Amino acid sequence: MKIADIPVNEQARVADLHGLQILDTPPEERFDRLTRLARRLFSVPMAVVSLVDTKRQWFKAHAGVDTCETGRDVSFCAHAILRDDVMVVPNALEDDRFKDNPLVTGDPFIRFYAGCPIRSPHGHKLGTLCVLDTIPRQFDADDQALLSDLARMVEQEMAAVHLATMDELTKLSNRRGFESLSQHALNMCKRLARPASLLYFDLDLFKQINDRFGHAEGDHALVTFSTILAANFRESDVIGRLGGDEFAVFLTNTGGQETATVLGHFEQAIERHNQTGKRGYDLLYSVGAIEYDPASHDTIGDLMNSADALMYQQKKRRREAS
Ligand SMILES: Nc1nc2c(ncn2[C@@H]2O[C@H](COP(=O)(O)OP(=O)(O)OP(=O)(O)O)[C@@H](O)[C@H]2O)c(=O)[nH]1
Repeated sequence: MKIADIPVNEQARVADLHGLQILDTPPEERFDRLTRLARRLFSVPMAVVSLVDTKRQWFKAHAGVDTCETGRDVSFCAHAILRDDVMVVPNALEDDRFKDNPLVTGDPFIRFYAGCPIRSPHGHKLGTLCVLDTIPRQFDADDQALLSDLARMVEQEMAAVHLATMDELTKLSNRRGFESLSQHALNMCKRLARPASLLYFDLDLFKQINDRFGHAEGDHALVTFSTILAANFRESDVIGRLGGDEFAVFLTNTGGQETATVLGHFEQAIERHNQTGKRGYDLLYSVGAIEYDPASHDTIGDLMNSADALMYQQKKRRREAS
């Protein structure tokens, strides 16, 4: 058996896949429909929308296949994502890469495989739409074109998932995306008994930027703030625009002391921007920082409420002081 090579852009590819927040989500009719359609069109017993994760392939939709994931080492799709066109294996028993693969020698006894790469909106190959059979088959150019068309439909559905969780202006997660991603991250910290913290930001006097310089300049300020956030927190932190001029960051494996340090660096970065930006106004914000406490925070919503309340206290103090 040959284990597939790792794509050259693996890190960016996996980051993109994780950013979609589609892994381990419940089955959805719009994807199931496409695997059912593929199965019927090609008269095969199995069709799968498979996403190739770091160490596993996870099935967003699987018709005729019981399991919803396998190891990446045995994955046919891990090979298919290395190419741009459809990968066809007419008979796995005659293919050195697969003849002793446990999915060939054992359940589900794959003989035939055809998989078309599925690309993210950013162009990374996330996985495939593939059809499988327990008997050898041929798959001609027309079949391959048809499978590619179906794969494009899967990509369209993926793009819809992406849009539903992403803020169009800043390209950060929107509230929905942030809540779902950071809830996953919080569960992980709970399980591993690691600290976590949440920061809740709200820009101060943002309305004035819109009023004095126009809405486009307001948009520019929001994008600049997002960029400075993204540059100053770790790639593993979850950053979101909750709406309007509100942002949040969920820091995994980070306690109160470390959060204060990171926040200090962020403050300096904003100050540097204000000194050099020369746009006629300063970016100002209030922030509430809260450390995860298992005794008082059950969900990410609890943490957000606590941090929001702290943010508001700071905003009030600033208003009163000015
Ligand atoms: N340019 C722009 N403005 C937005 C966007 N979304 C919301 N806003 C505006 O952001 C403003 C947010 O209101 P507030 O939070 O009350 O404004 P603020 O001046 O920061 O008030 P304080 O937080 O009390 O300092 C409103 O005027 C919204 O119209 C956007 O995507 N782009």
